[in-house]
Amino acid sequence: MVHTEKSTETAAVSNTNVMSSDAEDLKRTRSGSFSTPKAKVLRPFNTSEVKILLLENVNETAVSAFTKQGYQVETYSKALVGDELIEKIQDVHVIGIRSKTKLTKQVLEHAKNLLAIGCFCIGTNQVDLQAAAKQGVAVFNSPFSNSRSVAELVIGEIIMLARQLGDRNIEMHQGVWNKVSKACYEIRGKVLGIVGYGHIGAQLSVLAEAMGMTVYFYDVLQIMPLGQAKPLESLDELLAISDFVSLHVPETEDTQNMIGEHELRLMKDGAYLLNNARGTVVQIPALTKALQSGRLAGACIDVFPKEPAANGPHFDYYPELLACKNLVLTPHIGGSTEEAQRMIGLEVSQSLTKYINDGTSLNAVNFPEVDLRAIREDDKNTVRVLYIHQNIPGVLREINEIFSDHNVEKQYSDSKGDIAYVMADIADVTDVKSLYTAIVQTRANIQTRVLY
Ligand SMILES: O=C(O)C(=O)COP(=O)(O)O
Repeated sequence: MVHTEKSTETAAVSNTNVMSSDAEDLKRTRSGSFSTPKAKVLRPFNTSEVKILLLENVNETAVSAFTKQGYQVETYSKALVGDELIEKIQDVHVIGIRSKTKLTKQVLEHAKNLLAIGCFCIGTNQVDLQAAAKQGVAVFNSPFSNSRSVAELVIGEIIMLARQLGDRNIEMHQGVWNKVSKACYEIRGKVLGIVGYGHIGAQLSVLAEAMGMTVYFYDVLQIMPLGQAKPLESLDELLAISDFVSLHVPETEDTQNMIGEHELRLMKDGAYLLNNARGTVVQIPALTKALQSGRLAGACIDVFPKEPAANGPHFDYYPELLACKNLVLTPHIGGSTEEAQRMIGLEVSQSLTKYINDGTSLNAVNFPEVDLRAIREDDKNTVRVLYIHQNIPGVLREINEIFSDHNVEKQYSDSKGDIAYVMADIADVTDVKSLYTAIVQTRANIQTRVLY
């Protein structure tokens, strides 16, 4: 995608001067000028040509950030699947999703114009990250903006389980007064075992200690414990000593089916399990059995191996589980707060905008990470080449041969697996089209953009 006509847009980045007037005077006297050069706003295309498709109720903050850029934005409140998804993804430049929409290799093959994917959540398991990278599509997410919301929910759930609040609530709604204290406990002094000590696990650890719980955790990485939390060497050890086990791991090959019959048997009699991570981590039939037999005293489950794509009265996948006692079920709402969604909307829309407008891929999860300082507005004929290519020997020689008639102002190259990315600011380019054509003809080219 490249347009040869020059953009007539003026700089949107204002020359904000934060100096005090004394400092300004000083600078004026010394240099005879007090204006710093503006950053040039790069446009490979009319911004109104950029099509953004946002699914699953992505927050309004993202919609308005994109609209402010002048992009076309289309929104859906549900996840799209099958032919509908394929039809919609065909001509968009960016797709924004949350945890439900599955962007498989097959779906991505239809996305001929796609530059980037925004996961407006933490998890990126719903996207075939490698297939996206191979197509030159960068994937961004929000690594921690909803972690506090999830951690708070877990604290609430621990108390719900300890006091059987789910059951009492159902009974009251049915008109049943059932005042009992048997097998209802305080959480003070109880052991919380956290599986996965990332952003969420670590937040939870701090909150749980403030409630008087003793915290242990298990993680495959060596992570510094917060507060008094203690790391354990193995999952088995953690399961054996915890009154509450809370899962906070991503979905990977290693975590799929991680909690099954064997693991549940290792848990203490009367312990509780909480899963606010990914549905595939817990084997539902094994959990159902453990609850039915009374081995576990209760569970909170927010995520399921199979979840509906849209809201509505159709959650009927696990009838046996639904009949269990002291089982609190929620529809994947761990990160669903106004605060988290607002923050995620801002964060991911900003990453995507920087990638579209400047080529910056910092914090992409599947992609080489590159960035360069802005081109100055007065560097009139300087263009920015964004060259996503196969990571094979000899490519940099080839590309620099193409650049050799010009001055390369600055250049940054990075690779990740099979994919590499060159960002180069090239001076004195009067024929953008020829430069672009020469680059896309290189044998390693995956996707090239020239911004000017
Ligand atoms: O952040 C995540 O990965 C979550 O699981 C939250 O997903 P959601 O944005 O609510 O679909």
